[in-house]
Amino acid sequence: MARLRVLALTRRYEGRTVLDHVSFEVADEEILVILGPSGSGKTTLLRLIAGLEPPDEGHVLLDGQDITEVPPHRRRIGMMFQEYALFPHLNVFENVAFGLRMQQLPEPEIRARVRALLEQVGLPGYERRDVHTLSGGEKQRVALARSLAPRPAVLLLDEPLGSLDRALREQLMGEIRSLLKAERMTALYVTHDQAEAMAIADRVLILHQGRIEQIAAPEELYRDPATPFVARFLDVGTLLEGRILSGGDPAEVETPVGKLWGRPRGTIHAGMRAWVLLPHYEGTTRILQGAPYDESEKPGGPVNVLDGEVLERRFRGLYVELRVQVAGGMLRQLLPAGSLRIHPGQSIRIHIPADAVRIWPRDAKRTRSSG
Ligand SMILES: Nc1ncnc2c1ncn2[C@@H]1O[C@H](COP(=O)(O)OP(=O)(O)OP(=O)(O)O)[C@@H](O)[C@H]1O
Repeated sequence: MARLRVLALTRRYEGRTVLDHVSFEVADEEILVILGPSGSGKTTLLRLIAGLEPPDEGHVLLDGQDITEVPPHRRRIGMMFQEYALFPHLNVFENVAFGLRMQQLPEPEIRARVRALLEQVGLPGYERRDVHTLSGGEKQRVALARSLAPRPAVLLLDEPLGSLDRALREQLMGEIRSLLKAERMTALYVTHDQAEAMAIADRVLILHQGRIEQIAAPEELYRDPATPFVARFLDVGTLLEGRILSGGDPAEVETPVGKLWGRPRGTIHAGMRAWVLLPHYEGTTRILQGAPYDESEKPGGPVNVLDGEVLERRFRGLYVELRVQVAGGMLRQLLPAGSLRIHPGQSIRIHIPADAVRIWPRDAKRTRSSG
């Protein structure tokens, strides 16, 4: 059952629409990550759901009940916002206990809950510490314990790791997900960091200019990006401009690197201008060094074959990035590090099954919402 439903939520500032009829649902115990570039409306969306500001249009429903007009403190929605710092004059115990005292729980219950939470966030025995003696990572752990303590129906987290360094963020990403799952929390988590989104989410909502581009599980976003924006934002492959030659499925499209076969997304017909996505991950694509193509491995549908020369090879840690000159353009290809010995100057052949190539009409209208 949907715990939280957002219906056509719209917000305008000075005549400018920053959230445009956004609709989606969050299932009970689901972690939905809202991912988007700076200014896409992520924080505004959370503020409307929290009730910190009213929408111009639309509704927020919690467990089927319309809470659009309910004041923030009566919404059963918890918040962990970057700017909501800990209370500096209270120690760790009192910070975590704050929401529990507001609920007027009996003292022994408060103590037990605070102790259990501090253990869960890896800070057992920190009760008496002053918050100004804590490191950045410890502060965020206390803030997380504090927001979970009153057991809100939904927890909203806005860039909770934004102020931490890379290594600490990596570590806390995994911990936050485990903790939210252990607490069986329904959560909305805002970030502009893709790695963080993928590590934490059950599903990811991609927001762009106040509209939903796609909502899907992390792997699905990479396997089947819904729009050219998603493909570009997640860096799924090379986007080319093209013109449709034949509009079936697979469709054929003329591009600067030659005629390509791909799967159309949206209605297309011959003569239309198009965006074409060539994925650049080995596994989806195949790079051959002179070896003949084994017909028995051919996947369903036609395969695009591109011959090129490796111009550049960059080691990126877990993978190697190649820049490949093909007739009419440049492609990027990513390979697992150590899988192939490829060096600049070498000729290679790239196989990309039509099944993995996406074609969008250039003038595609984005849908206003999806579930
Ligand atoms: N109170 C306000 N008055 C006018 N414009 C606002 C106000 N709050 C937000 N905006 C504008 O609305 C747009 C969306 O802002 P929002 O903070 O929701 O984006 P965001 O995706 O959270 O960005 P970031 O990742 O940079 O925090 C921005 O263009 C911002 O300038």
